[in-house]
Amino acid sequence: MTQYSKALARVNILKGHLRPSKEAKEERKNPSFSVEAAREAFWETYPKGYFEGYEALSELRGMTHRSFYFEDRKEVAREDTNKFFVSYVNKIFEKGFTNPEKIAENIDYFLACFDSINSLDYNTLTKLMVQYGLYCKTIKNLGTEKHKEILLEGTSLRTMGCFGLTEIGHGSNVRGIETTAEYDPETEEFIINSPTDTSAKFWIGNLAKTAHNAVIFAQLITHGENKGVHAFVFEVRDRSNHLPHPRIEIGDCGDKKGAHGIDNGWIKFKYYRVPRDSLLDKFGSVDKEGNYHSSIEKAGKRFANSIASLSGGRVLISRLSCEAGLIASATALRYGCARKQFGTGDGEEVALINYPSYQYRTITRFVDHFIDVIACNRMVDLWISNLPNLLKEKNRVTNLCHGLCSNTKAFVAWGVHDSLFDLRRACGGFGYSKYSLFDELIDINDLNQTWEGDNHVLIMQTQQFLFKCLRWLSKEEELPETVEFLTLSPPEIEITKVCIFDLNSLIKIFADRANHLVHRASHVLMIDATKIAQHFEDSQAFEMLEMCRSYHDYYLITSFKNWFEKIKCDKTRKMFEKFLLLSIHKKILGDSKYFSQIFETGIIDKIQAQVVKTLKELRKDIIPLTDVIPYPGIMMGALGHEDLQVYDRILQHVKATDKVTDKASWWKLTYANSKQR
Ligand SMILES: Cc1cc2nc3c(=O)[nH]c(=O)nc-3n(C[C@H](O)[C@H](O)[C@H](O)COP(=O)(O)OP(=O)(O)OC[C@H]3O[C@@H](n4cnc5c(N)ncnc54)[C@H](O)[C@@H]3O)c2cc1C
Repeated sequence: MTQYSKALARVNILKGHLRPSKEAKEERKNPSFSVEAAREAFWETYPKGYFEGYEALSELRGMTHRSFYFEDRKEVAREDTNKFFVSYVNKIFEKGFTNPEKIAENIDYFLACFDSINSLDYNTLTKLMVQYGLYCKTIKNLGTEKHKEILLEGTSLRTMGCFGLTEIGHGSNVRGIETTAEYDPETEEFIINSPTDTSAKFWIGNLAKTAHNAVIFAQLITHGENKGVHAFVFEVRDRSNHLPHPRIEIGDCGDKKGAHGIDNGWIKFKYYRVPRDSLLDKFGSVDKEGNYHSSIEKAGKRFANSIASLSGGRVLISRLSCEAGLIASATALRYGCARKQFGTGDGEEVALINYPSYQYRTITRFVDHFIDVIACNRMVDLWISNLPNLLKEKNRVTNLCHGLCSNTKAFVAWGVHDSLFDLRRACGGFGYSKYSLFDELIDINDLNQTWEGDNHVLIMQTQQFLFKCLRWLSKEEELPETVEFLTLSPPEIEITKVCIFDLNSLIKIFADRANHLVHRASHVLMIDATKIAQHFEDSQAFEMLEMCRSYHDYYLITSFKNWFEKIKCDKTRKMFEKFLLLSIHKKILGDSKYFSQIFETGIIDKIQAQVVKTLKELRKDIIPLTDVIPYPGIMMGALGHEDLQVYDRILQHVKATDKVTDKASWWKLTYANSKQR
């Protein structure tokens, strides 16, 4: 049996519907809101063409190969894991689940397709992300007419590519990379060279075993002058034997914590010559004689344009993180309704979800991740609508997208990271079982902290954006959306009267907080003009983090309010109003250092008591609320299926594992000591 047919056989087990448990039926009786209306409103936050793609790929979503993990992941060699995922990528296209050109051309379809592939597995998704989101996207954004053919080869998957920016010695500081591309007018070639060990490209996804071609970033040198970092595209392996070309060394990055299906590799060049046309020359070109031309004068600006297209990766990662948070929290809620511990003395044990501490750990996280998804989808809309103008001069929406998606990626990935560990624990020992899927969610979200930009480094971009907004404001220029709070007069910290149920006044308080913290952080920089650089760095230990978090909180809250206010069904709208109040109350409790300065005595205690009350109310609707999210049971692992048949599903998985009841081949070892005695 091949891995693939094994996987399909397993799917049938996973898909086999158990009847809903008694608890599942009971929990779904008489919800106080309309699941249908909520679902519809949820879907409306997705891009227009998304639903079509999602539907078209429904078969793919039902075909999880996660069984591959369940049975074999620990046992297979990394080489075989890589092989499996390459063949999996091929199968998706061979079987016509999707078509490469459509993925490349239609962004809504691209998102739907990638979400569906992610529901299969994130290794497969990452392989395709590298191909389309990094390799092809860079050629498309930075290349010109002469690169059309090589782009088409990539989008049709005839050529597998990779994206080489990071080096052993340089990750976050991408402008500091050492690889050089020196132009030789004699032969009209660039000579790509790795002058030091630290200049070897490292971590490059799809490179170690798969890629034929690479986009390589290097310092462009012509007539002895360094023109800054530029991107080049060329073949790195000989297609006749799949060996690296002479003067190129390629290797594997070695064992990793996870993500074994992605063949991360390193590459080193020894004066490797590529044609002049390898330069992706939209923003800077070199003529035959070696003269450099660019319409953008400043090297910094040129570079910013070159990597502007990378913000798409942050948008996608933010979405993947929120989705992981929502799946994990819904799983813990469903598990909490099925799992009973202790009792009230009458012989009946109590479902975990009825304990207030369990409610706080799980319901508040579900609410937060639900809000994350809605806010992320707003960001996706902004990003998509700005794509045609991405590189236009003085386009402030590009600045906004860059600042916003850097911030969102960082805070969502951090928040989900904390959530996943606690939600795993909320499912006790079963949360530790592979079949709960927590392991997989934790693994990918761990990577989300680092790739496409380390979170701490990303929020420095947001800091720059917010300060830029202050400069625009000081010149009385228009600000882009989401930072309107900066136009409020900067408030001094003073006692503020607040009704803890009044959404509008609570939102005003969050706007004031963001405004105050941005001004405070910028003020730190103004203390002494001669020490600006040092102040800038000093502010990053505390002020930056607090300021960026307050912007993120404000963005989440206002995005969610704008969303639910449009829901026509009263009961459903009220339900989501409750979500927002709970989330705001939790945020206040989480930053009591700031809020206790502005609230009258007793307010924080009042909020705490109200949170317990709101949780009790939401508890009544909790299973219908998990039904709003559009992920099929199959994506939710053994603990999160909608039928709440947790024990049966766990046992099904365990029993379906190969050799589960076989006697161990090494059983005699267990008797070694008994013989000696
Ligand atoms: C699995 C995987 C796949 C990857 N795939 C690719 C790929 O396909 N192509 C590619 O080009 N790259 C890839 N990368 C590289 C990835 O983009 C980098 O790891 C990432 O940008 C961070 O760089 P770094 O690892 O060098 O960390 P560093 O930049 O060394 O950062 C280390 C720590 O220092 C902190 N730090 C850095 N600068 C500052 C500062 N100024 N102030 C305060 N703190 C700071 C960071 O916050 C971080 O916590 C991949 C990485 C991984 C792990």
